[in-house]
Amino acid sequence: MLTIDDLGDLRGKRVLVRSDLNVPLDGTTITDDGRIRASVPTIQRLRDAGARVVVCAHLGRPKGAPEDRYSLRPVASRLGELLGAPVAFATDTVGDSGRDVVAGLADGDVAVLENLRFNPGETSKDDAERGAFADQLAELADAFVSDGFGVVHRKQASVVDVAQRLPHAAGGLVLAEVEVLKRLTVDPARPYVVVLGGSKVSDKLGVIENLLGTADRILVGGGMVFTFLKAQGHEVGKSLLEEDQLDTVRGYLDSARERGVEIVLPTDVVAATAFAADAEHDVVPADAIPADRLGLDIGPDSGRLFASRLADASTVFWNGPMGVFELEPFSHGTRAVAQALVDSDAFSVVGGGDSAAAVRTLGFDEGAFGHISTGGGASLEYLEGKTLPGLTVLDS
Ligand SMILES: Nc1ncnc2c1ncn2[C@@H]1O[C@H](COP(=O)(O)OP(=O)(O)OP(=O)(O)O)[C@@H](O)[C@H]1O
Ligand SMILES: O=C(O)[C@H](O)COP(=O)(O)O
Repeated sequence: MLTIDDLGDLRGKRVLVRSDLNVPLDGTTITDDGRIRASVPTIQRLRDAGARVVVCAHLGRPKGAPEDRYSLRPVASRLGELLGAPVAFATDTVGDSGRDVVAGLADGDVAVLENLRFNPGETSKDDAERGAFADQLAELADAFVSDGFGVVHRKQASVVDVAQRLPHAAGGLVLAEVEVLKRLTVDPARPYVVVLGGSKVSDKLGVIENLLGTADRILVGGGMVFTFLKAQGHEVGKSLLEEDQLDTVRGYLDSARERGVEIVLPTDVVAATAFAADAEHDVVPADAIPADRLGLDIGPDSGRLFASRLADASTVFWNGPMGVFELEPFSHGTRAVAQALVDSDAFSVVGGGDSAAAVRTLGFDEGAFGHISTGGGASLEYLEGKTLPGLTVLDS
């Protein structure tokens, strides 16, 4: 992959940086700034080189139109604090504000553009529509640096199309993440255990098929559990469920049996009356979730089971919290898995915006893990051996 050094002298050049600043927010309060901190070294490096740095990023999944709750303004403020320098904020991406803000930058200055996904062209499946938006982005810069590892699996305008329009390079974060993940794909030390959870179930179920060829054991928690439980014939009440994936999941269970890969499911679940911290909740057997309840965490017995299945691991990859860790009553399963990783001698990689945030907000020391990746879906797809469009484009 081309690197920033390949871009030559950047003094006075406008450099568009695609970062992954998709951080968890509570209103306008950033609850974990890990992804912003991870983006700082590349931005600082470009400032030091005298570039005029134009940062673009997405937040959440708005549908191609502005929504206040997904504004990057609080993120731009936090970036300014971390850089110890003013950061200009454009209230649109490629409109008047974007153009004016970029035109006003001096060498070493930084601007953040408003959420890329407020523009339908960013995520469009239509090449021409995406290309037209990428043209507008490219007009704002002389070079492009791809540093948002968490989005390199997305074929989106700011990830792929803009790189085809400008001299481009991989940022330090992308290079570092790829280096670590390679360790998990090329002959990982065994037993190799994968822990999967979180809520982007349909995005992530597919990874299991490929992992059945590399992992020795897969522990399933979080919102992913219920599609498995239902596939085994159990009722899951009002829990998160991907009804159309039931046959696929049955196929995974059969294939795991044939290949000798152990799939570990929770034995108990914390089932609540509502998705709220003060909702009535009880620990119930995983095969007896009441019809009016939803499972929001793995139970204490499952926490112990998962810890025991992690104790002898030599390599662990973990993506997706075990429960709704943001709400204290449903944070214990995630805490149990994090503690098991801290206690084990395994080389552990934690991937995903929320998974990494969970580890930090639950008070664990980042240094106790082998690597905390900024990529969730991106890390998973890398491990699956898929071609990541945002990486491929940087090769040429
Ligand atoms: N049982 C559950 N029901 C509903 N939501 C759940 C459940 N368990 C976990 N979650 C939610 O999953 C979310 C995180 O899932 P997600 O798949 O986005 O993981 P991630 O680590 O952020 O990965 P990525 O970076 O790919 O987004 C958390 O906000 C958590 O509250
Ligand atoms: O949170 C993530 O994994 C990245 O920021 C990508 O977000 P997306 O899944 O909405 O594309």
